[in-house]
Amino acid sequence: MNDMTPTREQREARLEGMGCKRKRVEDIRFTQGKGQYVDDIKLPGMLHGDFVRSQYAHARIKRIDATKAKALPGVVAVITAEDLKPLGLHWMPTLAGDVQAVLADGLVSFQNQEIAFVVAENRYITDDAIQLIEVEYEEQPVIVDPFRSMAPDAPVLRPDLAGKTVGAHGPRKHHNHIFEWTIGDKPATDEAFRQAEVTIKEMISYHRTHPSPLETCQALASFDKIKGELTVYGTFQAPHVIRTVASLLSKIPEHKIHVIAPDIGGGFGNKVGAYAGYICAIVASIVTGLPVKWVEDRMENLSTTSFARDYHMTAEIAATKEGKVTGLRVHVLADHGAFDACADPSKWPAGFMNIVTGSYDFPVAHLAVDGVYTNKAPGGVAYRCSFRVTEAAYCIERAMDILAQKLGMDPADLRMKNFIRREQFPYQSALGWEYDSGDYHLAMQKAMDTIGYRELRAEQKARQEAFKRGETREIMGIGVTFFTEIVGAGPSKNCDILGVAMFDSAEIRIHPTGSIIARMGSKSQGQGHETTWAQIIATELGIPADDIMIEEGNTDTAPYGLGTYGSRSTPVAGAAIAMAARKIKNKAQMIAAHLLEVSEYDLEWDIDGFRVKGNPERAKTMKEIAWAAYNSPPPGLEPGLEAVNYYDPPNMTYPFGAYFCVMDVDVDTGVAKIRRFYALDDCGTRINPMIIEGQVHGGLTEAFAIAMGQEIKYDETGNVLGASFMDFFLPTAVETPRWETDFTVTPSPHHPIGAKGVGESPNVGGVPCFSNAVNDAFGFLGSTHIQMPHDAWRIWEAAKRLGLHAV
Ligand code: PCD
Ligand SMILES: [Cu+]
Repeated sequence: MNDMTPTREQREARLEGMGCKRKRVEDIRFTQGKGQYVDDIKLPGMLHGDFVRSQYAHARIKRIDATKAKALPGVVAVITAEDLKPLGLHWMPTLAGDVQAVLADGLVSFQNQEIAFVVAENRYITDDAIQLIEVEYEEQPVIVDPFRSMAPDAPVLRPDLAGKTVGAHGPRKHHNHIFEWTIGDKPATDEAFRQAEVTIKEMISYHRTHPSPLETCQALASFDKIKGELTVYGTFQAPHVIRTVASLLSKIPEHKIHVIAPDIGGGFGNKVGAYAGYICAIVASIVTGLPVKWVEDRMENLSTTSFARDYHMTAEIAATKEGKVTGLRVHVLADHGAFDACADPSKWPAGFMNIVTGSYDFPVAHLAVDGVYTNKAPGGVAYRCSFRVTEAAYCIERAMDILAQKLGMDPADLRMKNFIRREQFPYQSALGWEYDSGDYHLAMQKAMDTIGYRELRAEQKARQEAFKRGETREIMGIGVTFFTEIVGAGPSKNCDILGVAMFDSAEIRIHPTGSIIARMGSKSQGQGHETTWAQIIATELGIPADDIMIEEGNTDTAPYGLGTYGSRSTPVAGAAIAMAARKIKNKAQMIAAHLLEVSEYDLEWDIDGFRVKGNPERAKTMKEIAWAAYNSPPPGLEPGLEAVNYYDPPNMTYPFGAYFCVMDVDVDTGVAKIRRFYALDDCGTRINPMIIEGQVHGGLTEAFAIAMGQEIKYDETGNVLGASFMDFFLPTAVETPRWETDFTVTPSPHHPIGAKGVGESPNVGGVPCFSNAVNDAFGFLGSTHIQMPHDAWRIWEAAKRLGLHAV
């Protein structure tokens, strides 16, 4: 070896593979304003479409008069439900097995519902035309409170379903009832409660909120009459699913539809569903023969395209005096708004809410969920939690704190006492999941030691005494949370969307010079897949990440995949990438054996190529092998070096984490100051620690927003009150606390590289942690549960209720 030969460490570092804090390659274009988003795409002759929307939350439409609008120069078309009827497109199926009006069909059921689609030469004319359309309404009684929805005398919210006693998920109990979903052993759980020494019961509400990505939902449809082909650019988290849905609805053959999701300015679950705007843009392009663009504004986004949460959970825990949990009973009242347009795998009407047993070893449990209609926007998307997992985590983490309070036990100690132990994995939960792996005690202990938990409790005690003596008006809260996430939907045995199993895919092609293009069925919305997917391939194939181009989002070139949400990309597409790479590696080994004139079995892998066992001087790098694959393939072997993998995961992955929040609450102003926030995450094998840290920062910021003020509120008559950033809390750098991050590593035993998802975890664990901190602050004053969101006004009101304000 001469001095120029790189060391093994140098060869390894050059790859920038898994575990490397590789800089995000996509940021080169994003930070220079060079990303290409839907609204950047301009096609010749392009028209603009936008909606006439309902001012009422519930009303019959007696008349729509578009005469004046149509007469306005520049207006090309006005489309109403009547125009969609002959095409059979005035209603569309939802992902949850319900139907949803694309344009109001004689009735509006939530404020800002789409009534007519106006198409004009530009946005300004579209807007003017919208003002000229006259709609005559007849107001109907409104229901916004899910607890009143199933009253015997409640108005019928969905006349189109009149007489339907069975819905997509079984029998309906009432005209505003959607489904009841139950799971678990009810008799055994009831028995546990009869035997229990201690029980708690609390109604824990997780309010309605919205993912509100920076870029709103948008689509640009272009129908080519000559070829009979449709091209749709759009903000799609799942482009292939959109293509399949578009084909089924429009009857255009799937191969003649090209769906392209270009750069996306944040998705957070908002861009999973199919919206009226997509369909209307497509129909308008077919009708006019010109490209039609639809771009939502902020108010439309917040008030119509989806919402998240709105789960009202009554939780009960049974336990022994010593604090061992013996049973869990949860009933959820789920407010779905006007249509059930939840984005969950088909068989899961309440998502994975049955992860509600959390990180604890509950011998028995029972969960029942009732979905109801109200006069609010439809949706029910994830918003950074895979399918109702934040709701479940919030429910159990709040309930465990309430139990600790009742028992007079420390909430961290209560958790430690009930954790699933390391040796119990794979662990079968009482509500049907098989948790793949975990070491909860280790993570919790590390977190407690790092934050100095006991000292903080001692400080809190002293501060409480000082408060009681009247020396301070500030109270201190310590939020403790230990969450278990469930991500990687999912195994074909229990996960599908519209009948398509939730596998994912990767296609890797090595070029003769040893550089690579790889395409996946996933679609980044900012997560950094172009960076991290290349890192997986770099480690697997020994080609530097910089020589690998990742492409996603074009249904013509990418293999079929179910898209990116529910932190499924790493568990599913990430596995497909490793498996495709391994197929290539097998072939590469045969080529290397041929080149080195030895048997395949005499070769071993070494960082960036194969070497002869016991004779490491004789070796071929992957680059040399790539050239040989095209130049001199072994006789009988196909030339070329590429592979495709479709990965059907055997199980979900179960990331987890221990979060702690320290806050000081001023009881006179209701202002809560976050002193510290510490987040320990375990997502198994870490692909890019810097991206993980960024994901955790982003997720915690969203959790902070949700817990501390973000809300889509309605007044009694169904006016949406949170439809602009004046009212909807979106934290900036000013409000956002400083985040401390940490980790442990428990690889997933069934994933080819042992990785679990991480993008959603900080939201799943963050929301309960903030809320537990607020509740913990007030606990010593006799309060058990204060509902979210914890904005200053509500905290002030809570203090007032507790008699802390002088009258
Ligand atoms: N172990 C590990 C894991 C992970 N990772 C990384 O991290 C990330 C993430 O991942 P995940 O977890 O797998 O996930 P995804 O699938 O990819 O994604 C999704 C998510 O993601 C998150 N994040 C984010 N970011 C951004 N920037 N943007 C956005 O939008 C967003 N969104 C959000 C959400 S909401 Mo849903 O939809 O609600 O369901 S779901 C979600 C990527 O890059 C990866 O690669 C690493 O590195 N490692
Ligand atoms: Cu989610």
